[in-house]
Amino acid sequence: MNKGIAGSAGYGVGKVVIISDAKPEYENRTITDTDAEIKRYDDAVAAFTEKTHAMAEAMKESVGEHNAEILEGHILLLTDPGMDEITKGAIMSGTCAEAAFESTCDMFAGMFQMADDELTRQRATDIGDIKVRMLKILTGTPDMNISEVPAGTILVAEDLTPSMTAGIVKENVAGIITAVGGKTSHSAILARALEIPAVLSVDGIVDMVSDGMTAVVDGCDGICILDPSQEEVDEYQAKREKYLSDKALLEVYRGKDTVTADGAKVHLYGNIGNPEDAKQVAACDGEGVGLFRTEFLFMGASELPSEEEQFQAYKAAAETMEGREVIIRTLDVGGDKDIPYLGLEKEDNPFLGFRAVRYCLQNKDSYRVQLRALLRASAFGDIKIMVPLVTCVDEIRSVKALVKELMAELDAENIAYNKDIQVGAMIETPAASLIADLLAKEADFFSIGTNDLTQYTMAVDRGNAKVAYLYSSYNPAVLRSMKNIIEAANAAGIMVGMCGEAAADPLLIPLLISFGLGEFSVSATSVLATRGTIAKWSKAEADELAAKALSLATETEVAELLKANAR
Ligand SMILES: C=C(OP(=O)(O)O)C(=O)O
Repeated sequence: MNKGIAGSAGYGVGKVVIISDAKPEYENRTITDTDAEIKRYDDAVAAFTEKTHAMAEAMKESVGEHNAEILEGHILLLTDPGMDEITKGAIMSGTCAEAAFESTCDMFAGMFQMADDELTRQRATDIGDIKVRMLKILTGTPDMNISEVPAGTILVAEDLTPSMTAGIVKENVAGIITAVGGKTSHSAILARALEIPAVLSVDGIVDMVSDGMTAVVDGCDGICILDPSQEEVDEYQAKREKYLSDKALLEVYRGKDTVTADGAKVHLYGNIGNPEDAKQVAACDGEGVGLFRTEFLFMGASELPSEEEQFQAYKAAAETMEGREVIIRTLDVGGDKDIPYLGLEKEDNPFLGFRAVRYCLQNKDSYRVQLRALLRASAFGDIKIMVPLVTCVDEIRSVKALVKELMAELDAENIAYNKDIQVGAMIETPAASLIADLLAKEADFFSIGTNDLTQYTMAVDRGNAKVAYLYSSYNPAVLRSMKNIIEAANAAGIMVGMCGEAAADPLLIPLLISFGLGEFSVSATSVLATRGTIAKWSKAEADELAAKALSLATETEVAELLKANAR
C-alpha cells in the first residue's frame, strides 16, 4: 500500500498505463537567418494558440467552463510579453527557436518554483507543459494521444499536465496516480472535474509500476495498492459500487434549494482555505462560502501577504461565487495554527493564549492590511467579515470601529467597497455562548465554530488523543450551548450559521433544524449529502427528536438516540 494525497474522491480498480510525455529531442543549431527563425517561432505560437483554444473548447463539456480556463491560461502564459521578448532576444543572437524557448521556460519555471504559495508553484508545472507542447510543434513531433487507452485504465504519470488531461476519455479511466501534485494542483482540479479518483504525490510511483499491472486507487483516503490480492480487488470493487450508487442518489439534490421536508429554506454553504477551493464549492452546488479560513494564505507565505495579495485572493473567491455570500474569517492564528514569521512566543496554554482576534487587535498594522483588503474586495461580491474567537463585546466593537476607520480612509482615497458590509462573530467559546444575547446586539451575524466550541466547552484539547472520548458535540453541554446561541441570534433577528464539522453530521442535523439554524457550512464534498439529510426532516419531527435528546444526561445516550433515528 502506498500513501499519497487524496486528489479526487472515489475508488478505481484497473490496469496500469504509464504516461510519459517526454520532451522531444532537437539539435541545438546556430542561426544565421534570424528573421526566418523568428517567423518559425511566431508560427509555432500561432499553432499552439489555435490548438489550445480547440482543446479548451472540447474540454468545456467534460470539465466545465471554469476548469477549461486552465488551458486558456496557457495561451496567456506563452504570449506573455516577457516570455516573448526573452525568447526572441535569444533567437536574434543566433540561438535556434527550440533552445531559446526552452531556456526561457526553464528560467520562468525556476522562478515560479521558488514561490511560497502553491498556486504560483503550480505555474511551473504549466510552463513545463507549455514547453513540451511548443517543442513538439517546433520539431514536428506528433502529440501523445491518451484518448485511446482501453476501458479500466489506471493512468500513472510523473505529473498529469492540463494538456494530457484534455485528451482523457473519462469512461475509460478508472483512476489516476501521479508522483507529484497537491490538492490544488491543476491535475487534482481537473481529475475532480472529470470525477476520476486520483491519488497524487506518490513518491517514485512511475518506477514502481509496469504497464498492465493491476492497481487500486482510493481517492478518498489517498491510498493506492499495486498488485492487490483478489480480496483487496473485491473489497475495493464493492467500495466503488457503493460510492457510485450513493453519489448517484445524491444527484437528485443538485441545483435544488436546501429545504426541510416541510419546505423551510436554509442556506447551505462550503468551507474553503484558498480562492481555488471556492471553485470546488461552486462545482459541488454550494450556495455560498460560509467560512474562508484566511490563515492558509498567511501560512503558505514567508512574510505577511501584502494588501494587494490578500485583495486578489478575496476578490477571486468573491468573483467565483458570482454574487453569492462569501464569509471571510480574519486571521485565526495561534492555538494549533503557527505562522513562524509572526514570531509568536511559545505559550504553556496556546489555545487559551494570544491568538485570533486577540492577536489581531494588538497588531493593528497588519490587521488593518487584512481589513482593507477585505473592504476593497467587497466591491466585487457579497463579502462578509467574520471575527474569530470572540469572548466579549469589546472585541467585536473594536473590530467594527477599525472597519469604520478604514472605510473613511478608502472614501478619502476614492476606493470602492461595500458600505453595508456585515461584520459577524464566530461563536466558539463558552463566554460568547453565555453572552450570545449581548453579542447579537453588536454582531451582524453569528457562525458557530463547533470544533472549538466543543474543545472549550468540554475543556478538552481537540488534538489530544488521550481525552478524545470527551471531544464530542453530542455532549449535553455542547448541545445546550448550540441551542442557546441559535436562539439568541434568532431572537435578535440576525443570521446564525455553523461552520464547524458538526454542521455536516447527518445525526446532528435534525437537532440543528429544531434549534433554528439558518445556515450550514460544510466541506464542498458534503454539500449534496447535507442537503439530502436536511430534506428528510420536518421541523415537527426534528423538534420531537431534539426534545428527547435534550432530556438525556450523557453523550453516549445522545449518540445512541441519534443513531437509532438516523435517516
Ligand atoms: C470551523 C472552526 O474553526 P477551525 O478553523 O479552528 O476548525 C471551528 O472551530 O469550528
